[in-house]
Amino acid sequence: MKNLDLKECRDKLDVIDKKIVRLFEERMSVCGDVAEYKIGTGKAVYDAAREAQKIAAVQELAHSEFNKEAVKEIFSQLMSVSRRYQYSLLSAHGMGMDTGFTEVETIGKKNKKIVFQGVEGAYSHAAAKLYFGEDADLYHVPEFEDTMREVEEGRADYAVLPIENSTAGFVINNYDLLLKYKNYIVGEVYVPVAHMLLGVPGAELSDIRTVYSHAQALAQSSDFLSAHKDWKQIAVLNTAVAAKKVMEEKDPSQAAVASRTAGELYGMEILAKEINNVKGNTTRFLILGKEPVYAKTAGKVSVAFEIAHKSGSLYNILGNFIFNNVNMTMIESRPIPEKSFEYRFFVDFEGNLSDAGVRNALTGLAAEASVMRILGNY
Ligand SMILES: O=C(O)C(=O)C[C@]1(C(=O)O)C=C[C@@H](O)C=C1
Repeated sequence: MKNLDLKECRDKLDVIDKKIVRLFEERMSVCGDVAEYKIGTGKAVYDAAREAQKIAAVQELAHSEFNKEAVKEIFSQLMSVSRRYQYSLLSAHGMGMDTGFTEVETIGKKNKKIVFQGVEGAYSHAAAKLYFGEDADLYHVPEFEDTMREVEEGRADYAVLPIENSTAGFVINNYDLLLKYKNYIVGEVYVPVAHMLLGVPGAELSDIRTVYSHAQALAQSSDFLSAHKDWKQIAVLNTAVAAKKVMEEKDPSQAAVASRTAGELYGMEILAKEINNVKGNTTRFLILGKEPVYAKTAGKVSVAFEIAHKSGSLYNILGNFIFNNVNMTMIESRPIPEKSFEYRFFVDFEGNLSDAGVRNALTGLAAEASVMRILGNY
């Protein structure tokens, strides 16, 4: 065994690393010249063919299989950093990405027509009142998808759509609606969800045989409901639809899991209070409008993108957030229906569309993803 001295090795590494940094800076300076050329000619920063060629060439220079793989990783990252730098120079020349969004002072809430899914007494109804005020001009439609259509076709100014619950997770199908319709997220509102077991007047807990509710509300009350194994659970469109159905059918063996508001609205008996598993259960609702606008004070951006189905592509695309110091707060994947076992991603991050870092990150995302859409800034 060679008599190795750690300090000697570290001294050697220090010398090598110094050279690497010097070479890195030299490389970045040339990338600055490339950016200048691209600013002059309008050529795109991202050149996938050139990057593939570069990776192959540097791999040829490495000697072991291990080093060939390592060199590939390092140069992918180097070029990613190079792109980020070039995007920042483009932005400084006013050539950053056009987000298609317009900044406004505030999102107007007065004299607007608002649509929600379900019937009066639904949690969406509570969300709409919480966001737009008690005297807002509200109407309801049967399906979540109808709310998006009402806005897209101009019959409503805004739709209120549940997107995430603190216990049951994402309202997955509504994510797909965000892409299917050309509406934009302009706000969000958090509504505390406390489920009651509601029966017809005079009914008692021991009468109950069937429970109706939205599938998520049943899931959120699973501890309470599993103590009554003989009860049949039936999922319907909405918690308030369940309450209305039970009242209309006047059957004391039926109950609904719904809000206190729904119980009061339909004159029902509360058979059990706050039966949700987790107290403090909350649902997040999105407010969607037709215009791509964002308020000066908006602090969250939502995007959706699709990327190549290959190793490292998510890692690389997320580099756009890291290198622009953008804090990602949520990521969710959804299958792409036309492409079996391929996925699109929904990401939320902190920031405003007028922030330089956010614009850079979006420029990179748009260039590197096969599809990218800004869903809103709110
Ligand atoms: O050669 C270019 O066009 C560059 O912009 C340089 C570079 C690199 O860093 O090597 C960076 C981005 C491109 O995607 C390809 C290569």
